[in-house]
Amino acid sequence: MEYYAIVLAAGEGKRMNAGKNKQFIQVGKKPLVIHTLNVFAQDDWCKSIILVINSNEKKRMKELIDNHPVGKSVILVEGGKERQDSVFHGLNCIDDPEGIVFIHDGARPFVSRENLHQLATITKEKKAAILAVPVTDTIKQLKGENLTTLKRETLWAAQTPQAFRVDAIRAAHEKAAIENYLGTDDSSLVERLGYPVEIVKGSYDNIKLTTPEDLQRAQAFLKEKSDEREKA
Ligand SMILES: Nc1ccn([C@@H]2O[C@H](COP(=O)(O)OP(=O)(O)OP(=O)(O)O)[C@@H](O)[C@H]2O)c(=O)n1
Ligand SMILES: C[C@](O)(CO)[C@H](O)COP(=O)(O)O
Repeated sequence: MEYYAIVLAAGEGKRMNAGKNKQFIQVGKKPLVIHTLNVFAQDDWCKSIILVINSNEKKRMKELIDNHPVGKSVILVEGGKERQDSVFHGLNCIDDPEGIVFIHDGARPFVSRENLHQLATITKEKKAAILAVPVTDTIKQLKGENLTTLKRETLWAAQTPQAFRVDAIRAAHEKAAIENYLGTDDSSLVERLGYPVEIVKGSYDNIKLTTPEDLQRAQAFLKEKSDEREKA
């Protein structure tokens, strides 16, 4: 089974507060984005990696990849103002309507190969699938002054990758653009088209490095893995 991977790295990392795009932050021994690229570079099912980057970081990103070769060629594409725009720019590089594309946050370096293969297999059959985990907190909804509690059994926290047939996700993005809909993930765009989206249960380790606390967690996670390897 084969898929294209769009890896998004064209954000600013404002919530990380590092004074630079968080993709360049060192996590363990490598910059964040290199960890994420390695996941796809080391998966035989991934036939092409498209990395969406900031226009003013082209040179820096090229140098970074030259200094940390991932073993697969990486196509660099300029991103847009919003995450959704960056995804659309990435999709424009794929001329294979019946192919499968994975859309993934560069800020999620710990996705497992097992989950990637589960996603690809389901998407081949069903057109759209995402990784998600059951919500463990109780979620409150505040509308005006009215606080209510949502039914936790029905709630899932969406992750990436999110996988789609190329023609389906392209149609979803085109409709969203016409209707000025801005979603926080790609699945929401496909849901609006009326296509069913399957959930593949992911892992709580597949965190998105958003805040400095997430970075500390990621450093600890890598250290734990490296200690385990040393013991084995
Ligand atoms: N215009 C944008 C905005 C975000 N992203 C990417 O989408 C992923 C998820 O977004 P987020 O975690 O919000 O990253 P940032 O936008 O960089 O963070 P912040 O919102 O704190 O600035 C990141 O890998 C980010 O680089 C992107 O490619 N293009
Ligand atoms: C796509 C996503 O990672 C799913 O959880 C999330 O919605 C991205 O949100 P962000 O605000 O762009 O980090």
